[in-house]
Amino acid sequence: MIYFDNSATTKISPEVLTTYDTVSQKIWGNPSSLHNFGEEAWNLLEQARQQIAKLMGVKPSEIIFTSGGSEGDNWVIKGTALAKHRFGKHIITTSVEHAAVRNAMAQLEELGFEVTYLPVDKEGRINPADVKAALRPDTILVSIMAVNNEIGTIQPIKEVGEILKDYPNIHYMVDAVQAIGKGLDDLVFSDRVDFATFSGHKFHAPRGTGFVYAKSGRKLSPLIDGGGQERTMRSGTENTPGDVAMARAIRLVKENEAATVKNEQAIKERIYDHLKQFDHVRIFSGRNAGFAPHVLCFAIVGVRGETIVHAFEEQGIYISTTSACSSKKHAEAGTLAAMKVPENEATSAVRISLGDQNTLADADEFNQVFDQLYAGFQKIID
Ligand SMILES: Cc1ncc(COP(=O)(O)O)c(C=O)c1O
Repeated sequence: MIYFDNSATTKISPEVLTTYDTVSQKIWGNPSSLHNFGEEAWNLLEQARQQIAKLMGVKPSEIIFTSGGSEGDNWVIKGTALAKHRFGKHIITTSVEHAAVRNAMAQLEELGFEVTYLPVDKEGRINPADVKAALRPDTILVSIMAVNNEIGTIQPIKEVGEILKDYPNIHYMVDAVQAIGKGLDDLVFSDRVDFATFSGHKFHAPRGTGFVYAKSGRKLSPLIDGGGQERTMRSGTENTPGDVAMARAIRLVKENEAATVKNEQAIKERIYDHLKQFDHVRIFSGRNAGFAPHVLCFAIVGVRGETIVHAFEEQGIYISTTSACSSKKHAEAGTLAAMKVPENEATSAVRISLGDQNTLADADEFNQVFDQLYAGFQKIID
């Protein structure tokens, strides 16, 4: 089996599972309880927070644990709206965000907020000048993803940050869910970024874990009120085993980051160079440094994306249509539509997303299977 769907989710790593298991069995007290058993859990949770903060180069108090990327995105967007609506109701985002951002914005629009959706170019990238042009006295938030989950485009996070330095009151959020472990921390934690969102299951941590980087001094309203956990920012009994296991997963990711990026880039290039030889193939991801190393989106024009996914599945290779979230709903590919890719190409699009367990041998096997399938598809296309 070759698993090329790592942007959808990753397998929990054995070491991380051991940590989860050990903490669940041995240190299962409630971190808020006053007794020793609770204190032990509290200390472990704070140690996990410190480890993550150290690896990310930020302060422990700036790490807030959540249940994943969707929660983080919703919290920062709606938490900003709640905290700052008296100052303005205008938000700027891109036309290629994940549904967690897109749908949170849509909800705010129903409540009277105005959202500017920035256009993208042929590579799915916004122009920072468009951010500047869209800024208004009532703008409270600019939200831009670091790495696009459908085609892997890296957005100009730093350039937008430079523009926002002249607008210190505006919150700047980066959805960094697809950026972790891809050599992009310099971008995600560049100095003007106020908030960044992360999801544990994208980097071999347990499902239902994640965190938000929230810069000191920036105000967000909580969305989940209750017992005041996470310094009142996110109530609910803490997921101690999950969060401690996630800290371990980040340590592992960081230890191997440079090698992983190199390996994923090499696999991507091997497949890219193979695919580009075929007449009916259209590749949407770039091979250059403007794209993350792990995502490769392409179409066999004339064959539906679902058909391609199932044909590879029959050969033991797992890929996806452009995003796991939209694939079941048959939604048209948001990013490709924003790039003005013709509909017949967009409906043929599929995504390969690599992880640290993939090898060049996987790429060779994929290319071989591709040749067989393409020969079969040619009958449908011609
Ligand atoms: C860019 C991006 N943001 C947010 C999410 C949502 O993350 P989660 O699955 O942890 O809710 C995803 C998931 O694919 C994503 O790719």
